Amino acid sequence: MNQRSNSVEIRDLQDIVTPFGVRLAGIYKRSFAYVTLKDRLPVILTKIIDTFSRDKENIIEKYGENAIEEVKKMIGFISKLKNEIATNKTLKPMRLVSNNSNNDAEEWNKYLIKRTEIEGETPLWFNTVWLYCECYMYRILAQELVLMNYIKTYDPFKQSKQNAFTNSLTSIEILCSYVIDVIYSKKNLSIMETKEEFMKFIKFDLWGNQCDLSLSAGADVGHATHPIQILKLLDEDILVNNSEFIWNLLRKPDKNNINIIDIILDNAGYELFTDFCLAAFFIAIKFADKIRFYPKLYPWYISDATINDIHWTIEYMKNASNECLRKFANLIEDYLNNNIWTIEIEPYWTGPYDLLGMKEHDPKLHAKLSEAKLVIFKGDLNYRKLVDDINWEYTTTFKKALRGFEPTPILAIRTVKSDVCVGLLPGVAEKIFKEDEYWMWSGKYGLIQITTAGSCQCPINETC
Ligand SMILES: O=P(O)(O)OC[C@@]1(O)O[C@H](CO)[C@@H](O)[C@@H]1O
Ligand SMILES: [Mn+2]
Repeated sequence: MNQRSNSVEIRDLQDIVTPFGVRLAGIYKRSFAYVTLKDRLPVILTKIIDTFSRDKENIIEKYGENAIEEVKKMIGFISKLKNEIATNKTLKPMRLVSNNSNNDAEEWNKYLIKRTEIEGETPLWFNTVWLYCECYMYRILAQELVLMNYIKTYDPFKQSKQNAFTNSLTSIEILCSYVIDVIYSKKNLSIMETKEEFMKFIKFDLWGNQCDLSLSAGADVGHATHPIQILKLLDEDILVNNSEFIWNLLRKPDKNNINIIDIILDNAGYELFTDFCLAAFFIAIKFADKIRFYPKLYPWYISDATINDIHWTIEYMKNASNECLRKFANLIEDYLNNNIWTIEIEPYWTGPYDLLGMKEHDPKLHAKLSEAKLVIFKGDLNYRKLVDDINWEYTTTFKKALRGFEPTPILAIRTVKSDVCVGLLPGVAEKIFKEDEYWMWSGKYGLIQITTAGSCQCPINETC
């Protein structure tokens, strides 16, 4: 039964209301989902149109004269998409590549049919699950590009991601010099000193996640504070810190002695650099013999790192004027050349399913993650996929919110940028809401949350 109210149809809340809680959707006017669909995605789409228009000459230079027609087609497509969101139209099937080479787009069309069955009608932007339609927007944009003849490899977010790195260069150089010193430190760190450094590297990685172009709706971002000095000040903004559990887990050699740590990446730019720092530290203190990095297959949420972004970052560091950056780049290249670090291309992260669906929809990837001693999921979008965008009770344990997805211990390193958060001590969320009604949308607060911590809910400022 549909009731019309303020142009957003309230329909049967199939699959929005779950036994565990309500999934985020644009029908909730006080939610970040509503703000995102109503205001933020239109701004992001407008910025992509502006990028295509501004980049026209470079595109013609790189892809040839014929590319201009395809730029016009993309601008037309994006304008239409913007209007469909604004007027709460239905989501459409994606056009497929004729030789059907990219069958992951077909997965999205199958999923649209499944959602239509669940919801009783074709999903509407504001009525369907926010996680689904927001990912759908980035995937159908990628699909339209893939279907072009000339500009199929164009990344409309490339310049923003590169700016996110160069805008953070001062912080990156400070952090790099610190990392090089620790990794090559002449002093042999005692076990306690190593543990102290470990806690710091996890926090560097956490706060790297605040640099996020999706959150800024495409406005340039950069890390402007002193990454080491700022650390202590930020401790009070860490709502869950299971670093002690992570330390105890990683200190033990893996059951099968494979010693792999998987990092499911989030943003390029400063965040990717902090991922490199954490991964290099894990190798230096022998917490892992191998680190597998999982970037996105397509340009995603503006900031999210693709393999091209990884290579660009390393290349930039190799040619930097700063000696530390060059030294670190050589170390990274050495890791990659010796397969100590690998870059894993998996379509799952740009597919339609949340993480619980992996065992069914990509059993090979699930088995691969099971090999690792730890899988680290970076950022807010990955967190939303871990907990299925359900606004659980804030005191729900992280393990319960994963509903059985745990191929191996799972660690979320995430700053809070959407209306889902679990594993908090009673009263913590309510206390912060009193200070800042929109605290869940800002990225100000962070979580270092591991499934092996079980129901441990350490108070702010302490690790448990
Ligand atoms: O995954 P990330 O980069 O930490 O954050 C992604 C994000 O900026 O995009 C979505 C809102 O558009 C939210 O999940 C979050 O605010
Ligand atoms: Mn991101």
